[in-house]
Amino acid sequence: MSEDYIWLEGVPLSRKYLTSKYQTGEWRNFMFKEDDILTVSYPKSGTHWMIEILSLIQNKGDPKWVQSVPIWDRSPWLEARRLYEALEAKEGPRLITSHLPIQLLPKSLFTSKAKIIHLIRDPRDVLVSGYFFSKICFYFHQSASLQAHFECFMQGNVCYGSWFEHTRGWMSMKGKENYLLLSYEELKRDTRSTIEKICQFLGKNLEPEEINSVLKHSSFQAMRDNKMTNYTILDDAYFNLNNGPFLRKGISGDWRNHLTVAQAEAFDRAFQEKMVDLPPELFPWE
Ligand SMILES: Nc1ncnc2c1ncn2[C@@H]1O[C@H](COP(=O)(O)O)[C@@H](OP(=O)(O)O)[C@H]1O
Ligand SMILES: CCc1ccc(OS(=O)(=O)O)cc1
Repeated sequence: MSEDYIWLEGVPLSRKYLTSKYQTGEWRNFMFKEDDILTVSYPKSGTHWMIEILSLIQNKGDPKWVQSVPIWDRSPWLEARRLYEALEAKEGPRLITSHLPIQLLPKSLFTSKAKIIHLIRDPRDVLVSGYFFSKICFYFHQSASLQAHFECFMQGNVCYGSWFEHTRGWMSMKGKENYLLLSYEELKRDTRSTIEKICQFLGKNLEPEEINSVLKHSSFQAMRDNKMTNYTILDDAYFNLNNGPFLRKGISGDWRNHLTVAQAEAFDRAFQEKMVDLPPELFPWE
């Protein structure tokens, strides 16, 4: 695993994926602008779903943009090779994505009025989704078994580090008016209301039929079929899609099909211990 990652301030990041700006320290000078919309999430929390929704909201439900421009160019990852540079050159309003923990974000974010959407997901589903993702993505270390991945995840020895620390870190923004905390689970349960909540946060007024179109074009099936979103247009250097599709199942609670009783119990104990001081209503899963 060690050769796959660069450790930055104690956080393992993909050597192949990380822009050199994060090695030279230049990232500290990145300037956020007040009309930026930043999606922050731990990998496999539904990031691409959020980007698709934001891309559609920005275009009042018109699917032309999501059907013609790759997702990574619509909302580039701040920490990614080539995409960081593309972001610097981009005109506003910019959609920006990052899986980085809060301490690795440039200071300008915290003095700007950029809007931050923090998407969380049941970490047991994140863990399972990440295990299958590591089989298709060459940028993530592939564990030999789900048990091996489970152990790495619990110790934070996975790409982007500990879910617990990542989540706590970003949640420290709670209460700031430019920060919105959302969960994959609420998006799944009531997609329309959650999209309306996002529109309200962004100050976007969409007509009911425009919301219908956002819903239609950001559905799991529509995203799976959209070659600008499903990564089929990338060459084999990034993904081995013979091992599974980029958009895998798109459901809540799949961990129940994969984790053993012992793993689930160990997970519960760790969650209690590490997140005990945070209000349980922040985590809307059972
Ligand atoms: N429109 C959609 N509806 C529901 N789930 C979606 C979705 N688009 C992506 N996902 C799910 O979000 C997860 C990927 O997250 P990310 O974008 O952060 O990498 C995958 O979960 P699964 O592996 O559980 O299916 C993927 O299937
Ligand atoms: C461009 C290749 C790539 C690599 C890793 C990704 O991870 S994640 O899905 O955002 O977690 C995405 C794209």
